[in-house]
Amino acid sequence: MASPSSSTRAPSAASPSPADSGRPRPPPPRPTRDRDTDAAARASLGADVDADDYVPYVPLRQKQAGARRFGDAVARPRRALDPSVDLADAGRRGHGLEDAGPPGFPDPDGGGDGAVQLSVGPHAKTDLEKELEREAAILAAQSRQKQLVSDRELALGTTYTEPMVTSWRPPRHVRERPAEVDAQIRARRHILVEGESVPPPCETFQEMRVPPAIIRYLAGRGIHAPTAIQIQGLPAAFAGRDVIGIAFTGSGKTLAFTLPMALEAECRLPLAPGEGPTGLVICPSRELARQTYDLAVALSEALTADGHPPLRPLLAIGGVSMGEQAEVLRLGPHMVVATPGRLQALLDAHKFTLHDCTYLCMDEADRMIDMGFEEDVRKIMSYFTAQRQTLLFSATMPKKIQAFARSALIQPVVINTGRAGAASMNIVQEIELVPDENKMVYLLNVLQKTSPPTLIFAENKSDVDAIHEYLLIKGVDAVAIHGGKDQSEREFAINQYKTRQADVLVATDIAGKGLDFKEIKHVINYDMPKEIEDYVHRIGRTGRSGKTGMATTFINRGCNIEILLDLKHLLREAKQVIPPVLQALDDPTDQFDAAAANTECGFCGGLGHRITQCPKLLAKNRAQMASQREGFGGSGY
Ligand SMILES: Nc1ncnc2c1ncn2[C@@H]1O[C@H](COP(=O)(O)OP(=O)(O)OP(=O)(O)O)[C@@H](O)[C@H]1O
Repeated sequence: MASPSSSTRAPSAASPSPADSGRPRPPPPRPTRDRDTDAAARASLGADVDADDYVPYVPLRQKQAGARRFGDAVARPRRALDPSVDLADAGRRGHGLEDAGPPGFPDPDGGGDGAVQLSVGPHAKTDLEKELEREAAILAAQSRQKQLVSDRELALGTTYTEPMVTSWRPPRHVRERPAEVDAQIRARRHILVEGESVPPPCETFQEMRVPPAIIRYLAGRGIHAPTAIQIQGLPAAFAGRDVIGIAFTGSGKTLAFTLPMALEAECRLPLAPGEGPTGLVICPSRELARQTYDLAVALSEALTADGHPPLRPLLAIGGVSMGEQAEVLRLGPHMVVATPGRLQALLDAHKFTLHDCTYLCMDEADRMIDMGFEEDVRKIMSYFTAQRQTLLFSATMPKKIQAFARSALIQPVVINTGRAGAASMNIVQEIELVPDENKMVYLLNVLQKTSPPTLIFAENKSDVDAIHEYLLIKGVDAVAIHGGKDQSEREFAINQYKTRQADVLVATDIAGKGLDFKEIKHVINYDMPKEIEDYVHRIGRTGRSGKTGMATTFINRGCNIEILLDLKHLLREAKQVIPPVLQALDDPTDQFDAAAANTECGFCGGLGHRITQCPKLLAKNRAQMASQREGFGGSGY
């Protein structure tokens, strides 16, 4: 959630003239194709292929090793789309994967040569049940590998069987109403729940017994009624239940996990020096942590203004001197909001302990695991010495992550208020086929689609810098953030953008993840991210809190085919126009019935491929095999 930010100002690196400020200048004449030509090109995939119809020979071994690219896919015959092809025959032969070569996966039964071949027999791939069974086995094998339990608890054999107990109860009229009424509320608000004895949904903050000071603070921010994830997530959290919360970007998840932490801390006042925190939120990026911290501070201040003793939140992120928060550390923080690396460093240095911590939330838990923080998180778990309530929130939550996390959860309530992995329906998503060399200039055109603020994402820091520089030259008020900039530069840029002194923010994924900027009208993906979850999180910066937004994404022949298939399925699910260039893609899931084809990949959550074609799983297995080989080599045998 956004909150008042600091008023730090610094001179702009390259200030355009005041007359220019605010809006992009009219673009120069488009150097490439006009819109009609573009549309025609997109409509005719062949045209794109004809432009470069030399298809180099790729040995099968190499095909197996490499992820498929968009260019490869369109160059391959599309049997499933070709009416002249006998589909039954195509089905008997498999679903077209022979061309790309079967990816190898570890044999879930542990037998064979360590690889499952997709082309295993004349009937194997036309049998959906067998396919699903095999997928389940692969998923189970992956989920078994490591779990989210601390080594300490594993060593001691500590297991918890009952959820935490709290004194929170909903009002009598909510407690005593028939279960069908709860079911009706959930159905009306599109809330899906799984779990035992799920606490009832509460449609008002009053029903949740939120203190009046907080209700007044929220009203002052235009928040009068809870969103769907809050309707079910807050009662579950107040009741002490472990939660997996999956909800669209911009749907109010931050409040759903920060408010229970603040109220828990408020209940457990006062702390003696050396005690605390009672609550901990771990976030995958500094910016996300700062936003959650800002909300924790605001909620604490709202309580203090109403006569409650002050709460002490602590922000533990890299790039911020802990000296500033020495007083909070000395007195003992009630709540800590942290990124994994800094948190572990502080715990290792005994700056505080987690002995009193009974509330743990991981924001964007799946992304955190994906970004390689898995080991950090596991180590952090070992600092807990007693049972805690664990909550995992994200807009995307692949089943593999859920399986990994469930070991740390006790009778969790799974709340899903929007299909996992799907993008917000409030965003108009447009896909543009733009060759790399034209992207920069075309960007100026696309900027005109909406009024600012606009957010541009690029995968690489160097692209972020190049786009930033180009926009400044063209007179656009732009700022940029990426991991290579120091903390004060990042904070300055964000502040300029938040206070509308800059119209455009250019960012890499990590820097831009989870940012809650009010009123972003347009997100432009200068490149298609490597993972569909990143696409969901990126475009989710717009269309927030019920507002509508626009997202434009540049794709071209360099894109990975699986990500484009995921994108196609995601667009279909969000009821968006699917451009011809994506329509024409050869889709291995076409052979399954629609319901099965829409099942997300159990490993990564992608919607356009199944686990047997998952590029991430393939890459992971490849890396594992490589490290095993290295291990053999290193041992001297
Ligand atoms: N009940 C509510 N009613 C109206 N606005 C709300 C409500 N709860 C939160 N908001 C506002 O909605 C915006 C988005 O909230 P938030 O950042 O928590 O979303 P999110 O689900 O965490 O998104 P992301 O997945 O992108 O991190 C914030 O500006 C917040 O103030």
